[in-house]
Amino acid sequence: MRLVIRKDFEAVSYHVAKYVKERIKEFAPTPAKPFVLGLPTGSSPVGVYRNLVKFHQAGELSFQNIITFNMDEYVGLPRDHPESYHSFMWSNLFKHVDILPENVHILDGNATDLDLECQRYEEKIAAVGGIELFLGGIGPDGHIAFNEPGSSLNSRTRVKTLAYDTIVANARFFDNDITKVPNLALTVGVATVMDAREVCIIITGAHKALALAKCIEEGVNHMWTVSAIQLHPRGMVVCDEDATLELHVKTVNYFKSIEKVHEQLIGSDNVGLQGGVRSWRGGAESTYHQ
Ligand SMILES: N[C@@H]1[C@@H](O)[C@H](O)[C@@H](COP(=O)(O)O)O[C@@H]1O
Repeated sequence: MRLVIRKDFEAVSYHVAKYVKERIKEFAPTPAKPFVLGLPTGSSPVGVYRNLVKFHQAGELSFQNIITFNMDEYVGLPRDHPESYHSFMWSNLFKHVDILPENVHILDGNATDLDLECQRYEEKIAAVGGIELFLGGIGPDGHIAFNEPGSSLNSRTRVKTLAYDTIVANARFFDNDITKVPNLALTVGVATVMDAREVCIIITGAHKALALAKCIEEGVNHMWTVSAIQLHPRGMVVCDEDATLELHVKTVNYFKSIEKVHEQLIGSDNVGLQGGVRSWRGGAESTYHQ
């Protein structure tokens, strides 16, 4: 697993967006060989999406041959509700880029048969050959997607009851009224995320510092579901300085030193991407601890 530390939210967002752009360019997607991208909602990816839109507007990135799968969706919230993840994705990313609507996949939290909807979602992911890169955020309790503490690390897409902490955390999007937050959601499972060929998790802010420490310094644990990334052959966490507050100094120094060696071997592009793509795909792979 790799830990990339950047100064703040802006720097993290730019780094991740640039990484996504480079991965897509390197993949060179075509209609016959589309790039399959897993996407999160929440405040963590907003800056990444803003940068991806800028890249698109500058003619540096096309979404024409990209297929997306979102992580989760509330149950029972109308699709056009401003806080549905459907609305979030269209207003923050999809409506600003050239993605084909039929290539966008978001779970339907209003499906008459929710279990069937989840099963079909897994089938759709499999039908396009799996997810190439899954981006994610985490909750302060270390949950990924809506895989709340205690979720099976082998879980697949399913209906999930939200933890009280998550309802409280998300109340900020619902007039700070917890009674307005849906208490059920559809979510990809931990295993659905970990099946992706690469996983990149955004963790920013001091309120996520404990989760980051649990995720990377302790064992794989279903109480901090994002810790499953430790078992992934191509897992990357991109965090800001604030999120490192609970890490051991030696952990921070270790990952920073790895990156420094890397820069010397490959060269820097001033955004910290410095061969991030090349390092995964070949070349100095051994300097990236997988
Ligand atoms: N289901 C979403 C998660 O996918 C997201 O990672 C988390 C953190 O949100 P934020 O990025 O706003 O902190 O919120 C929700 O629980």
